[in-house]
Amino acid sequence: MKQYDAIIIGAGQAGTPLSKKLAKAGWKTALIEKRFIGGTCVNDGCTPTKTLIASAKAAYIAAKQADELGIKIGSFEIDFAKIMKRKNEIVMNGREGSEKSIRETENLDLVFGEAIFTGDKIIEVRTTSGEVLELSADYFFIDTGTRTKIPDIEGINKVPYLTSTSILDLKQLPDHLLILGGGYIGMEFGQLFKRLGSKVTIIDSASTFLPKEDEDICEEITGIFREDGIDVYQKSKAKSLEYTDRKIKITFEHEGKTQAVSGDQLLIAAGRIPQSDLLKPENSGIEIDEKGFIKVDDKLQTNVPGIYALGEANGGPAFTHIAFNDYIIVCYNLLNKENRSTKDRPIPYCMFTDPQLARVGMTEKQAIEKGLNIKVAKLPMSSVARGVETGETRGIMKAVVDADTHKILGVAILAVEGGEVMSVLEIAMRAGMTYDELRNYIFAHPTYSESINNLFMKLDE
Ligand SMILES: Cc1cc2nc3c(=O)[nH]c(=O)nc-3n(C[C@H](O)[C@H](O)[C@H](O)COP(=O)(O)OP(=O)(O)OC[C@H]3O[C@@H](n4cnc5c(N)ncnc54)[C@H](O)[C@@H]3O)c2cc1C
Ligand SMILES: NC(=O)c1ccc[n+]([C@@H]2O[C@H](COP(=O)([O-])OP(=O)(O)OC[C@H]3O[C@@H](n4cnc5c(N)ncnc54)[C@H](O)[C@@H]3O)[C@@H](O)[C@H]2O)c1
Repeated sequence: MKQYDAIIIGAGQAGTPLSKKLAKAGWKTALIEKRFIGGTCVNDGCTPTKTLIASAKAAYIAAKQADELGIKIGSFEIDFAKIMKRKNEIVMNGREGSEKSIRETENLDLVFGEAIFTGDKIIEVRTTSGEVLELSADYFFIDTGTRTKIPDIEGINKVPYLTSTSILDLKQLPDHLLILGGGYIGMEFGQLFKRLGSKVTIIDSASTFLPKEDEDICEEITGIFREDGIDVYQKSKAKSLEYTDRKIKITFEHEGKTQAVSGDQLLIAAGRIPQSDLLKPENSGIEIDEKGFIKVDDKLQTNVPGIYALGEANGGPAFTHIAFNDYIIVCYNLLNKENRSTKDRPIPYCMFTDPQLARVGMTEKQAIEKGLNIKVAKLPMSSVARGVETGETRGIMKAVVDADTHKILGVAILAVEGGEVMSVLEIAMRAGMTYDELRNYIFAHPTYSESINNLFMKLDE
């Protein structure tokens, strides 16, 4: 059995930087990865989807926006093979660059294979070259992420469905893409395939898209999807799936009636589940919760001293920047003896539809549930100078403020560069700025961020 100071399982957004930092600090470290360096974000998540979304935006400009701006584009073609090739090259650059820097790090062994806990702080790794290794370490860091949840629907095993991973390998555009699940994955893929020319139908069991968000924001974004010609069925429970003549038929209950819709491709986007069933952490005494996520404290340590779980494996918010922040917490606590924790950290996020939906802090409904004395500012994008000038008038900016302290409690920015505006407000919130200060703050004109002035002026009306 080979002994290490630290073993990291999963080369995702937390595991990769942590492995390099520990090794550089002199720890004898092993990084175990069963698939690709970079994990979901680089290979099957953020990088490929945001790359495809950029191509879809170019198609949207050619089909619609250019004309509105007085530019006639007679006809244009979607070169799907070229779009996918560009995406593949960007993914490969990210993956290979990361792998190169791991291989160049002293004290760091990279092992490609699947790790399974077999005893107390012991793993077995079945390597991709067919070896079986037994490894042990004083410290373990689990960064094994999640995979697509396949819902239990009659007939699901008889239809050739796609996941957010396999859809990235399509060779041709679907004629009609059915999407089961209208969360982040369903909405981002739905809009991008619609813009590239597919007919798109999204079926979701919840009463609205993104039910955790405020109702006005959900209504606004549902309206934008419908305006773009995407068929949206909410409150729709899928009952069965069938596959005949290369068509997938999904039968569902909608408003008390049984309905059916058929398409040539089906994307399952109904959430993600942890991988602990494969990792078997219980063999090392590590506790998991009822959904299979690894239980951790606010320093990300499991019930077993010296074993930590980072990123999506611990059931925290499923975002790359959170996995990366998990790495920062663990790394700085272990190497610099700091006292960082997950308590009170901001959880910003941005869904990359067009317009983007960017959020940080409390929603209006959360603030009301907490019994806070609040004021709400709303500014439609049609009143934002930059939006009007660029033709990007869809969406709304919204802020929830404390009526007593005037501090900002949360924001929802549904706007073309919503993520950037939200990040400005996130820093202002962290700095404890009041809305009065932001209403009168000097921003360059005419930027989207400048409209933060106008957003908070709404509270004076
Ligand atoms: C389609 C899609 C789009 C997304 N877009 C965004 C976005 O725009 N912004 C954002 O913030 N987030 C986005 N996310 C979420 C983001 O990708 C994840 O939150 C992030 O990658 C989680 O990182 P992680 O380190 O927890 O796990 P991962 O990145 O999933 O890494 C886990 C790694 O562990 C490996 N592994 C698992 N089990 C074992 C084992 N037993 N042995 C060895 N290796 C193992 C896996 O192969 C994988 O490489 C998206 C996700 C998807 C699916
Ligand atoms: N831009 C981003 O940051 C980004 C992008 C993509 C994914 N992600 C991350 O990945 C995670 C997973 O995304 P996701 O979209 O798979 O999950 P999700 O949990 O966000 O959405 C799943 C959706 O599927 C619906 N659903 C569940 N079961 C269903 C069923 N049987 N029939 C019909 N609808 C059903 C739910 O009501 C929900 O709306 C997200 O939580 C997010 O954190 C982030």
